[in-house]
Amino acid sequence: MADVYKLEDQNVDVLRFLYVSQSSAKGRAEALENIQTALDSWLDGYGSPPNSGGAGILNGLDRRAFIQELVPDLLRLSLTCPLDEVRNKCKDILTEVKERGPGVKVPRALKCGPSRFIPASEIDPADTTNEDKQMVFIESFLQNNRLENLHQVMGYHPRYLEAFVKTQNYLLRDDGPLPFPYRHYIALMAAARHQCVYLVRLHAQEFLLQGGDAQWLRGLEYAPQKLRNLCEVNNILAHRPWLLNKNHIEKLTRGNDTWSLSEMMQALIIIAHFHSLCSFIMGCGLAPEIDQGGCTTRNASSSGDDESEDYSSDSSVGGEMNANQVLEEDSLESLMQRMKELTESTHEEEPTQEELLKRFELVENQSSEISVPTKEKTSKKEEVLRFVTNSDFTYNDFAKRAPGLDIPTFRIQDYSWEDHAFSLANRLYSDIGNLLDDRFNIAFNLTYYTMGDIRSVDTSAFRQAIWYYIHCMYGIRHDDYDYAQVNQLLERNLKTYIKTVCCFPERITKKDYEGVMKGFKHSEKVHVNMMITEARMQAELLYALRAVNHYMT
Ligand SMILES: CC(C)C[C@H](N)C(=O)O
Repeated sequence: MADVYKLEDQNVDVLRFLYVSQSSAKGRAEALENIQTALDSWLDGYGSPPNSGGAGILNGLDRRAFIQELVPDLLRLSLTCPLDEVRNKCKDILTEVKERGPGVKVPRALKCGPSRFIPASEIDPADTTNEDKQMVFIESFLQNNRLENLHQVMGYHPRYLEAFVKTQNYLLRDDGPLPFPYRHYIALMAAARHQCVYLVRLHAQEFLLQGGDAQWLRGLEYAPQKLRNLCEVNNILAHRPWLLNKNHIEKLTRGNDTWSLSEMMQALIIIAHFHSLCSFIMGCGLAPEIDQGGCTTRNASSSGDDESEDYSSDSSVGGEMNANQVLEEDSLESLMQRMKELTESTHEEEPTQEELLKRFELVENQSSEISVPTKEKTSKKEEVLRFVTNSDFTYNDFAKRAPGLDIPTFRIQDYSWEDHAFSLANRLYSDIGNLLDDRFNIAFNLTYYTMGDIRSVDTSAFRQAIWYYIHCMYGIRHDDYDYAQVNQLLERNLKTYIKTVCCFPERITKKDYEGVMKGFKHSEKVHVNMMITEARMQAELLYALRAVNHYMT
């Protein structure tokens, strides 16, 4: 199996890219002809691959057939021929394309690697020697015919990656109430809320592969009313989930173009999944996939500096720290010290319920005073805006919600994931509750007992503080938690970072990523981003499912 995996060689990606993305019809036809000739003569040497229908395996310009049949065929073939041979063949094909198709530009991958924030050398490659990771990578590759940058970076935490991939496959590819193109369209509507070009492009592509109507990709007004009806819920959940109530749910399930309860449940979960995934993607500075902006047709020699390539879309290259941010970043040692003090002070008298409430409110109010970087680093793109309604609607601090609306704090003892939301989700869309439960548990509990270079540390207080702080920003209170810990463990700069990744991921810059959590390893920063992603997802789902529950009872 290990060898199969190495097919994630950039040459194979480039071939796929050539196949799917030659924009001019002529260039595309020429590229295809060349790839076909080269591939055919190559395959001749090995006999016809299974299920390929004979020699002309690239007959027909069906890209889906290419991705779904050819690439697995290549995978299968690679079992029987040595890796180097496969690589060389790929290179030959590219050279041949270059030589025989004058005017056809042959793209190559940019060298920056899967993330713009993390040096490629710090990220495990596709053919990692870590066995657990390797298994999940293979799984992901077989599902997607590529190892997405997203999965490669998540690979820092293989257990989490595994749970994540399972849920995402279930949501998008398994049996379920929603038609497949719908699922991807909803995914891109959700991702567009944060201008996440990475996801919008990925799911626009998937949407077409699933037989979706290309017209819909021109913008929301070309999509069916039923999908457009989701906009309001999508907007609210993305930015101010506390505003969601049973009337919104009722609107979706009554009248024309209605959603069945189970369809709606799948839609709501896809929405929350993709909102929060934007946080991960932008928080980790993921680079676009090779066929979606992550390549160049310039000569390697002429530029010399791949990294500076214009990513054309994603936000967040460069950018200044916000003036209100507290600049001094505290050290790992002082964080360790504060964690220690916390454990030592447990013999203090138990604070009263009133005192606990006060502490929660203090954190909530302080959070609303934290200003995040104020504007996006690039202007919003038409490519994304066409899937957005009401683009000025963004996160607004819970503490500053309109008093007239009378929205109380969400008390977790009244409605929690474990006791309430979990079973409702399972009931309306079987198994999803279990899958999400796994994800939340891993995200909440995962630890390696390390902090930077320090070993054997109990990091639970720090990790809890992150999780509960995020819920606090969404007005969710865990009444048995002492929010004083949030202030003891999360210094202001880190709070700003968390708030930005969580609520305004489109504004995160490389500088922000580098300027925070000094002394932490990249895997730990990714760990924090992963917790932000999951805590946010849970917060959204709590509001969504509570509203569904109110509607049903
Ligand atoms: C987020 C990190 C500080 C987590 C830490 N490395 C742990 O293993 O728990």
